[in-house]
Amino acid sequence: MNKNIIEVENVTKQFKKKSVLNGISFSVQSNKIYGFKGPNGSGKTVTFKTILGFVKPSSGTVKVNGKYVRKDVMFAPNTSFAIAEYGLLEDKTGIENLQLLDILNKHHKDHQELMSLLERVGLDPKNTQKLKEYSLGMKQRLLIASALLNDDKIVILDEPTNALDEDGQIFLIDLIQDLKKEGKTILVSSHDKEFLEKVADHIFVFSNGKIVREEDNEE
Ligand SMILES: Nc1ncnc2c1ncn2[C@@H]1O[C@H](COP(=O)(O)OP(=O)(O)OP(=O)(O)O)[C@@H](O)[C@H]1O
Repeated sequence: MNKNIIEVENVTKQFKKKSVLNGISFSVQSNKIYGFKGPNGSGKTVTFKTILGFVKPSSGTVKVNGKYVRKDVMFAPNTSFAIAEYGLLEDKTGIENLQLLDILNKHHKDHQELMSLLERVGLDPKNTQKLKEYSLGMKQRLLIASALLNDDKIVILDEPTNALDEDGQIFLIDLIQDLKKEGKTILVSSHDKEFLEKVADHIFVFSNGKIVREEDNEE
């Protein structure tokens, strides 16, 4: 039986006097893929940051894995994310970035596990290039790898299709579907309607800080 792993109720957010979330409510069942669609500035990223606990809602509540974020816990438990602005270190290689994150997360994975993670996202684990020499698509893949480091139950991917070519998109669809098979719950935003329709079980459509429509995509 699926149960709600995330519950967002009546969330609003104002930055200074500007309203960016205008009463967002939705729930997420475990082990499904949720797409977040909508134009630039419609509130998808702020919604993700609110779920994670990085942004405090002006009103409303967010519950993740049974805990109220910003009340019971500061940050969403058992939840990983790839959001470009919480980026990686430009003057380190791919493997060095993962090693650093692993140390910060106190997991201390062995070298082989980190190398396998790079392979999983289609990067050469032996590449000695620093991030500043990476293409945007390579950076995107590394960012996605960073979200898989902790093996958390919930994975939030903000615009992961950005900078990915066609092969990259196919890889991403396969990867997200594999994550679902591993029992994870995935929240993914994209401008790319076709991509979301291919990958998501359920789509939330954002406009002006509101969810204006939901699309059920399950067969
Ligand atoms: N820290 C902040 N301070 C002020 N305004 C902000 C802040 N963060 C986001 N906003 C504003 O909130 C609105 C929603 O932004 P958000 O990043 O959630 O959009 P989005 O739907 O993810 O769009 P995009 O596809 O461009 O990423 C925008 O108008 C943005 O300028």
